[in-house]
Amino acid sequence: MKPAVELKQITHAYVSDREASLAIEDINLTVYPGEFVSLIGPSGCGKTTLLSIIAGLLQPSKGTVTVNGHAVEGTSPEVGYMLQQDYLFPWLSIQKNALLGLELTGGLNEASAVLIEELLKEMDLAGYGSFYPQQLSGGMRQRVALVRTLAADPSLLLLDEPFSALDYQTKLKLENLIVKTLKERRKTAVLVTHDLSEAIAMSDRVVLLNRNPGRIHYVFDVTEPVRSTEPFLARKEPGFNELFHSIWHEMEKISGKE
Ligand SMILES: Nc1ncnc2c1ncn2[C@@H]1O[C@H](COP(=O)(O)OP(=O)(O)OP(=O)(O)O)[C@@H](O)[C@H]1O
Repeated sequence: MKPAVELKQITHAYVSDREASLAIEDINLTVYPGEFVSLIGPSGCGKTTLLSIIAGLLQPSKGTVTVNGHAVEGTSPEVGYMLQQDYLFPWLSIQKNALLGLELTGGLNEASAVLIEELLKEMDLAGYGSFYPQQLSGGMRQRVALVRTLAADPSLLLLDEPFSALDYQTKLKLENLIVKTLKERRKTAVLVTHDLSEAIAMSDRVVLLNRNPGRIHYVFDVTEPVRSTEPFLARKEPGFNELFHSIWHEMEKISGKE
């Protein structure tokens, strides 16, 4: 199977006038089509740096990155990026905000309005197309951001802490909705999160990074039945707690080394 993402010996140093600081070093990771992989680790371990490299927003100092077998050379419509902030424009209606992704990737056509309507419905936002972002809650706005990302039909979604600005209940509901939607559409996803239970509940694999510089410490497989249970219910599985404690133990080791 052709990998959805392949990172080979990725090293990145941020260079300023005075110095170069090594953010990540020798990262090797393969993500397969349809997989959901989370990146976790202490602040500053390079999670966002890695995501920016996969997105083609940042060129690594060393190493190669491919998405669906093509070398990454800048941004591509194959890759969707969702962030903590929804970045909706307050002066545009929900429908126009949702169409923006298609407009920017040149995919706008006569079927686009219908597609947006369908996606809004799927995200429980039917009838909100003519509303404006300030009339919606944070969770609803984040769902609009997801509609905008999905409308361009990327095969890979990069999610950088997309739930961290939301209240706990909204976040749990959105986790379920995202996993269900991405599974149905057979999308591949890479999630950056600080929330270990979120990482386990949503993922097929959890990648723990250490820092100074960021390297892969360990890759944990999420085993059945946790893996195929919806995120909210997965937290009740005995295997969930076992994995939580194993990863927590490794996280303690990393912080003990600092
Ligand atoms: N534009 C930049 N210029 C210089 N250094 C940077 C830049 N962006 C990130 N860094 C440094 O690179 C390292 C990795 O940062 P990055 O933001 O990727 O980590 P992170 O794991 O996403 O952090 P957090 O969990 O706090 O969001 C950190 O030491 C950070 O200070």
